[in-house]
Amino acid sequence: MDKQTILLVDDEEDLLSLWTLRLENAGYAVLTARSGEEAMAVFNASSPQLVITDLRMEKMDGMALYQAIREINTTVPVLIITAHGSIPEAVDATQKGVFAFLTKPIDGRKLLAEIERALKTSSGSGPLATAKWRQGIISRSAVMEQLLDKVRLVARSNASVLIRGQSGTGKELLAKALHRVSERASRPFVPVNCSAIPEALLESELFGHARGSFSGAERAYEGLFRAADHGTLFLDEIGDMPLPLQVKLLRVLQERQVRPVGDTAAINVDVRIVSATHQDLEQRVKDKQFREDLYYRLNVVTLEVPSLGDRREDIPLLVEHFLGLFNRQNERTIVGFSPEAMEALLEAPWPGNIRQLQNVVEQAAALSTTDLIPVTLISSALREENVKIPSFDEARFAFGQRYLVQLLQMTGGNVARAARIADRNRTDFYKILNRHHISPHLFKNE
Ligand SMILES: Nc1ncnc2c1ncn2[C@@H]1O[C@H](COP(=O)(O)OP(=O)(O)OP(=O)(O)O)[C@@H](O)[C@H]1O
Repeated sequence: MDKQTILLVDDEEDLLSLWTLRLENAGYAVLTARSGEEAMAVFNASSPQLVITDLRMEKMDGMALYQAIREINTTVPVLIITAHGSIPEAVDATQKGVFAFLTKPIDGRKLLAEIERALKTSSGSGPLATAKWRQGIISRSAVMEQLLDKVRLVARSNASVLIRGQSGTGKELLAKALHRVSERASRPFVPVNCSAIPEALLESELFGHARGSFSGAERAYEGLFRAADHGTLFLDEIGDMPLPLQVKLLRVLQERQVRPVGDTAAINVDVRIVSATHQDLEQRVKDKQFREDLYYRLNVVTLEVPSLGDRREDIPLLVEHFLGLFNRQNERTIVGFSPEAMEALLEAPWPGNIRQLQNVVEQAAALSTTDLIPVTLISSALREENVKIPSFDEARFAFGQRYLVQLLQMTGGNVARAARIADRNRTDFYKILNRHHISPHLFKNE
C-alpha cells in the first residue's frame, strides 16, 4: 500500500526537519511548507491525507491556513500545534472543526497516536476523492469554489455542458476536472480543438473514416468520437466549428451514432459532450454562424469561468504555484516576489488570464538573479506580454481590410473597377467587402 502523506507546516526550520525525520521513521511520507501560503500551494498540488501546522506563523497563521484548506476540502483532518496553547484557543479551534489542538513541547508518542486516530477517521471516506478530481486547479476564491461545486453536481448527470470564459481562464482544466469527478473517470477524456484542425479534416477526425475513403486514407480511422466512447469528448473552441460540420455534429448527438466518412454503417457511441468557447455564441447564432438547434443541444448546462481580474484573491496562490513548478523544473530556489512585485502582479489587468500570469511568472523567474523577484522584472514581462502577436486569421483580416481600403480610395469607391483590379467578380467582391465591414459609399467622391 502507498504511504500516507502528511503535510507539515512550521516556520521553524529545525522543528520541521526534526518532525520530518520522526514521521518518516514512523512510515509516513512527509511534505513540508514554511508558511501558510506555501502550505496551500503544496496542498493543492499533492492532496495530503493529513495536515499538521504550527499555530503561530507570520501572515497566514495556523487557523487561517485551516480555514483556507476547508474552503477547498471539507474533510481532510488538520492538527494544530502551538507553543502558546491556551484553553480558549483550543476550544475555539476544535469548535471550528480542527481535528486536534496540541501544545508544545510535543510528546512524540502522543502526536503519533493523534495522527493515527486522525487518519483512521478520514480513510475510506470522500475527502481524498474530492481532492483528487480538482487537483491542479489552484484557487481559493469563493467564485471558483461555487463553480467547482456546480461542476461536481453536473458531473453526476450526462448532460451536455458548455464552458464559457475568456481565453486562458482554465476552461480545459475545468472540463478535465468534470470528467474526473464523473462516473466516466476511468474512461478516456478526449480533447479536440475545433479551430486548430483544418475544416477538410475535422469531419474525419471526429467521426473517423473508412479505408480508401479519400486519397491519403490508407487505413481506416476510428475517429475521436469513438476514441472517447464511454468517456468525455471535449470540443474546445466550438464557436469556430464550420457550419456544415455543425449539422453533422447535431445529427450524431441526436442519434448517438457516428457514420465514418466513406462508410455506410453507423456505429453506436456513448459520449458525454463538454464544449468550450470564448466567443459570444448567442451573437454567432444571431449572425447565422452557429446553428441554434446545436446551441441548445450543447448548452444544457452552462459553466461560466470567471476571468482572473474577477478573482484577484487567487493571484498569490497561483503565482506561488507557478513559481514552485518553475523552481522544480529548473532546479532553482527562488523564494518569492518582492512586495512591490507582488503588488504589480495583483494589479495587472491580465487580459490573457491565468495563461498570461503563468508566462509572466516564468519569464520573470528565468531572468531573476536574486532570490526575491524584483518588480522591474514583472513590469518588463508584463510589457512584453502586452505586445501581442496576432493570430494568422487576425493578421489576414487586417491585411485584407487595408488592401480593400486602398483599392476603394484609388477608385473613388467604384466597386466595378476595384473588383476588376482585385480580379474578382462584382458579387464576390461585395461579399468580401461585407466580410471586412467596409462600405464603398464612404469612398465615393462627391
Ligand atoms: N486554476 C488554475 N490553477 C492552475 N493552473 C491553471 C488554472 N487555470 C488555468 N491554469 C493553467 O493556465 C493555462 C490555460 O488553461 P486552459 O488551457 O485550461 O485555459 P482555456 O480557458 O481552455 O484557454 P483557451 O480558451 O485559450 O483554450 C494552462 O496551462 C492551465 O494549466
